[in-house]
Amino acid sequence: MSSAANSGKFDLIAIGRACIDLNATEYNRPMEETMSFTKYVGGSPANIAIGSAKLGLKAGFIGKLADDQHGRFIRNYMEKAGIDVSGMVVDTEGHKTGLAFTEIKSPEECSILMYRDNVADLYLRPDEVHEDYIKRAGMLIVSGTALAQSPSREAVLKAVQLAKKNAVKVVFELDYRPYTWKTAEETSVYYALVAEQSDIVIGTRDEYDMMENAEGGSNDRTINYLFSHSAQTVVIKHGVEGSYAYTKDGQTFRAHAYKTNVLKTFGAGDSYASAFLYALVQGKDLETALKYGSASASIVVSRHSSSDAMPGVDEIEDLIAKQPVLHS
Ligand SMILES: Nc1ncnc2c1ncn2[C@@H]1O[C@H](COP(=O)(O)OP(=O)(O)O)[C@@H](O)[C@H]1O
Ligand SMILES: O=C(O)C[C@@H](O)[C@H](O)C(=O)COP(=O)(O)O
Repeated sequence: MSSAANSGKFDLIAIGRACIDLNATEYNRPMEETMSFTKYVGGSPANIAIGSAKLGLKAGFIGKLADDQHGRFIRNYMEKAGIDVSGMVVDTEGHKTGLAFTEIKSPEECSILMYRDNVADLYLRPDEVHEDYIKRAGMLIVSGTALAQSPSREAVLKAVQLAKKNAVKVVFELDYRPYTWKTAEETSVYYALVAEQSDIVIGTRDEYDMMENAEGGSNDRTINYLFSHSAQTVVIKHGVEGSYAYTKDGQTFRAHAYKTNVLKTFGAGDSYASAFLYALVQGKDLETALKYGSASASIVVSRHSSSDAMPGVDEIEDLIAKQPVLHS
């Protein structure tokens, strides 16, 4: 149990989309031939909140839900997962829940088909983000996708301002998804704006390239840039090659991915973030936190969903103790 439990405080509050994943129940088949899907709560920040709640953190969420059966399904699921949903507002303008259909062509070849026109989450307004709520958090987890459109963009920027005013750590999960962004320049402007104000930045090498609006960027260049602003810790993920954490005082840590029976590749990033942040809240060192993230990701890629599949602490610790790593 975390120290925030029962204190009216949150270890973390995530802001952004809470949506629906429809994951193909027929494996190794193209979407054109797939007839059945299982419904789960999805959306990167919702998945991170669910993963961290499952590990025992006290999590809150700020977002906007459609006023329909899907919106109510998401709210009920998140509430049952132990997440405080009082910061989730209901859309009154007929906007819909974002849907992500997943295709599992093979364990290596997965794709996501997004239905995100006029989605409720991107209509979160700044006046729906409240200082009293944010100041109860140890950290605010910002999802990059929530910056893609107004008014969600301004709502997130307000949340970041309030977090900084109240000494709440800002964690930026780059979570770049090509849909909804119009141009690479626009993406880069808003990613840089939030990354420069964040205490912890987490992303894949490709996502940092989007932030820098450059191809084939280097980790050194990324950390030099971010450490000249607010960042204290920068995590750069390289898929099955593992991940690195860099600190402002010059330390570098590396974690390898764990061998696992991969069912699908999505869900890795969200499970990684939730377990990494859990470990930091528990006061574990960065090297251990990277292992928690990698272990959690290797469990989730072996399972069907990205939210319901999130592991408990024992499963993660067992895996770290027993499972061999890849590419050591
Ligand atoms: N096939 C895999 N097998 C085991 N672990 C994996 C696999 N793919 C990713 N991971 C773990 O998940 C982490 C995040 O994956 P990555 O693909 O870099 O992020 P994202 O899912 O955000 O694109 C990696 O650092 C690694 O530890
Ligand atoms: O983030 C979404 O909108 C879709 C997710 O719910 C989906 O499960 C997914 O893509 C997770 O992948 P990850 O970001 O690599 O963890």
